Amino acid sequence: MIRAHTVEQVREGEAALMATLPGGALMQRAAYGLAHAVVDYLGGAYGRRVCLLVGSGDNGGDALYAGAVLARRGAYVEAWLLSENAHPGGLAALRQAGGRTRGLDTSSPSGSAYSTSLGWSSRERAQRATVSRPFDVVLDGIVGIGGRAGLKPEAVAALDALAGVPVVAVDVPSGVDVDTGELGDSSVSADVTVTFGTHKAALLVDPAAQAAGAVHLVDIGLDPHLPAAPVEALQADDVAVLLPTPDPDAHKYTRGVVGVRAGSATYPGAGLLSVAGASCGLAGMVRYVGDREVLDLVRAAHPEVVGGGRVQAWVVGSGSADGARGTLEEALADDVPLVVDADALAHADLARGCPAVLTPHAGELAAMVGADRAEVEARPLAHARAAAATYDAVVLLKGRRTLVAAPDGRVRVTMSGTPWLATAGAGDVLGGVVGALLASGLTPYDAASAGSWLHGAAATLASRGGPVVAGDVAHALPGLISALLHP
Ligand SMILES: NC(=O)C1=CN([C@@H]2O[C@H](COP(=O)(O)OP(=O)(O)OC[C@H]3O[C@@H](n4cnc5c(N)ncnc54)[C@H](O)[C@@H]3O)[C@@H](O)[C@H]2O)[C@@H](O)CC1
Ligand SMILES: Nc1ncnc2c1ncn2[C@@H]1O[C@H](COP(=O)(O)OP(=O)(O)O)[C@@H](O)[C@H]1O
Ligand SMILES: [K+]
Repeated sequence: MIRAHTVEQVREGEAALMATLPGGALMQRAAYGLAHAVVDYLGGAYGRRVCLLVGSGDNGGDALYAGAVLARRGAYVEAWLLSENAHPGGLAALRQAGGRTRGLDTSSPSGSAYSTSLGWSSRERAQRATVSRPFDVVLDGIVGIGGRAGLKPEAVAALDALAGVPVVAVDVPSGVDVDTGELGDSSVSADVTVTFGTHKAALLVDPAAQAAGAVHLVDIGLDPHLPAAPVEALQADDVAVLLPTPDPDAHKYTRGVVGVRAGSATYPGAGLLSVAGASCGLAGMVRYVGDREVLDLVRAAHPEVVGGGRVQAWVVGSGSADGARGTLEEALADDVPLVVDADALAHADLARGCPAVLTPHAGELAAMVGADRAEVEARPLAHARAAAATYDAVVLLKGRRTLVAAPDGRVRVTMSGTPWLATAGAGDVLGGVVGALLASGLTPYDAASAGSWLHGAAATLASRGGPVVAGDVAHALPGLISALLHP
């Protein structure tokens, strides 16, 4: 499991840990971990050119101490000080190791200091212009968990001057909102983020997660001092533990029956693909209830599927068109857990408080809560949590990093998947998989998060780096599931 703690939780954990250690020990652990990650990234230290962007806090301190380690190993290290209050110990360590520092030109009027090229003095600008080789990497030590969203103009100017140089962010990419994963007006876009002690929401949740690049966690001994994490991401071994497997004396009804009420004469494919997802093999039987012409197609494609009867979970709404409300009402009458998707989401208030998983994409969630799609995409974590509380149901907000939010505020992020999964009908398959897991007895929160992980991993398996259609994703599920059960 990957766990993401809040800034407040990290601060409390760090305070408890620091009380057991000599002063500065934690920053040294962070800095050595950072330096090693940078050496790994560059394939060595000797002869490499490293630029440190250093803000006023401990995040800049980490960058400076790591810079000292790199300088001792033969790198050319230059620190650009974005504040007059850079970490004194870190500055001394860097200078002692032979690193260089450059600061803001404090003699210039404040306006011009913010305007271009960091407000360097003309001598410094001339020196910089004569730098024959660009840097191999920039370490973003502008702000860490103490930062507000957005960057100050001098940081923006520094990043502009370094455009094209790979960026390793220290702890978090500066400029993002650490606990919400939202972006400020400007923020760092990193190739790698080296984070300390635990993940933070911004490293898992979009849009900030996209700005973090590949995330590398450095163990600084924080784990025993951290409480339960409000945001987490299932990994393959967590999903394997959640997977329902048949008892030796199982029969199809003990494994659970999933029913699909999806598709219509207008959209028969949605019914077929929902059934394909539900037919992943995790439930004992699949029933289909819907228009005659869709039923005929379903039976032709999936001869094992039967008609109406008792089910342990319903999947409702994909391609249901005008019939969505009636279909949802019929499913609700059975008083079993259900997946509410697509056209049925417009009537999701009928399912309030039921054991349900609502599966909107950003556009559908926007319509449900009366917001713009762009607003949902800019603040997906806040919107998923708010909708889960409003509907008193699990909300699975689909996207690159799908979020599964529970009414109590817990969130799981799906880190499996591929952009090739952004293909028509993929959501119908997902609804079917989640329905099968609900029917097998998983809670809505586990069914939604495990189902979403399986869906993404099946897409990656089917894609092998190339295009997929929704049916390919469904077909990859049984093979994926057996690989998970027999690693
Ligand atoms: N607390 C600890 O024990 C440890 C902290 N570590 C590092 O310390 C960092 C946190 O350090 P701090 O608490 O000093 O905070 P930061 O270094 O994140 O930044 C705080 C400073 O930045 C200023 N600031 C806030 N938002 C800004 C913005 N948008 N633009 C420019 N300046 C801004 C604040 O006024 C404050 O002076 C962590 O992210 C991590 O890198 C690590 O060394 C591990 C140990
Ligand atoms: N950029 C992306 N990267 C990875 N997965 C994505 C991306 N965009 C969308 N997805 C996934 O693709 C699926 C699309 O589902 P959905 O939007 O419901 O499409 P449809 O309605 O056509 O079935 C979802 O599971 C979503 O999480
Ligand atoms: K940073």
